[in-house]
Amino acid sequence: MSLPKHVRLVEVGPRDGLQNEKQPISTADKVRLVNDLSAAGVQYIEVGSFVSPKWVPQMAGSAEVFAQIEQKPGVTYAALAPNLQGLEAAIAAGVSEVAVFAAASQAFSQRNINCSIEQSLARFVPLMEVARANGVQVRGYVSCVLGCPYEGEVDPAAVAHVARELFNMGCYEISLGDTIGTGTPGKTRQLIEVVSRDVPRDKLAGHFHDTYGQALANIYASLLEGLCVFDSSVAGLGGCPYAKGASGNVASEDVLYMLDGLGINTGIDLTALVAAGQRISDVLGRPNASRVARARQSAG
Ligand SMILES: CC(C)(COP(=O)([O-])OP(=O)([O-])OC[C@H]1O[C@@H](n2cnc3c(N)ncnc32)[C@H](O)[C@@H]1OP(=O)([O-])[O-])[C@@H](O)C(=O)NCCC(=O)NCCSC(=O)C[C@@](C)(O)CC(=O)[O-]
Repeated sequence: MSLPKHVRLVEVGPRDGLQNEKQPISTADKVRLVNDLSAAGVQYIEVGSFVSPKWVPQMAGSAEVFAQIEQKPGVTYAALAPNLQGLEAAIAAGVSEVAVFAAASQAFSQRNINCSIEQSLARFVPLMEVARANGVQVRGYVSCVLGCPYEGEVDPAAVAHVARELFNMGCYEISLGDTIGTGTPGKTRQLIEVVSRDVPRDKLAGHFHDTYGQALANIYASLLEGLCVFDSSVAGLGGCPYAKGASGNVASEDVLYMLDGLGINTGIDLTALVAAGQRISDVLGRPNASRVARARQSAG
């Protein structure tokens, strides 16, 4: 299969990247990050989550962040919503796109959202109805598609089942999450081959964490399988609060560098993206996890 000419990058840094941070991050710093990303040309930004503040305290101020960001035309500003309560809070905050999240492993589903896979899918049905009635688009995530921190190997057929259910209930796109980053390119291709029997490839996105250093290779494998939407996190921020040891998402700068090198257009400016990632890394007081950002900085 030939490579696409255009790829859409879904920037999850402000949500997936920051949700696990123990230190308080000010609303002003979160807002600045989102505005820096849109200024760099990012067209889709996951800004926050309307989840229980007891479960993920760092996302508690998401409504304030939405109220203060500069919303540029043509940019999608999205949030996670695990249930109807979350969707209603998102709508009240003026959010026009949300993402629901399920898992391909029962143990992860219980730890992450306190219910079984089937209960989570049933929970999304009324959410989808209210979203539709309010003109809110819904994206769907499936976690643990290439391994679970509690159950180990995950059957691609189990991933396909959850992806199909989410797609059939109205999610316009299904993001396949390698939550703990254990996937390898061969397994990634096999997974896409199986899942695409139920959900068209142009409705699938790849969401890779870089725990085992496989994320870019997995993205390239996914490109070869016809995917053209990828989630990534500026400065490689992140890690899931319910997946011990999971490192950050693949760094947006590293994905962009690879795509630029392949002649694939994203509309994002690498220099501005590197600056956005460095600023939030400075706020957090930790080294930038993007290798491209580090290489560019050491090259002066
Ligand atoms: C799903 C629940 C809420 C169930 O949590 P629960 O405790 O079973 O919920 P409940 O319905 O029994 O309600 C208990 C309390 O939570 C409140 N509550 C209930 N819902 C909400 C809401 N939406 N917003 C705010 N508050 C809420 C509710 O009001 C009540 O408050 P109380 O009466 O005790 O004061 C909880 O487990 C939760 O919030 N989990 C979120 C976990 C999370 O955000 N994980 C990270 C995101 S997923 C991820 O990172 C993976 C991904 C997407 O990136 C892809 C990948 O890499 O795999």
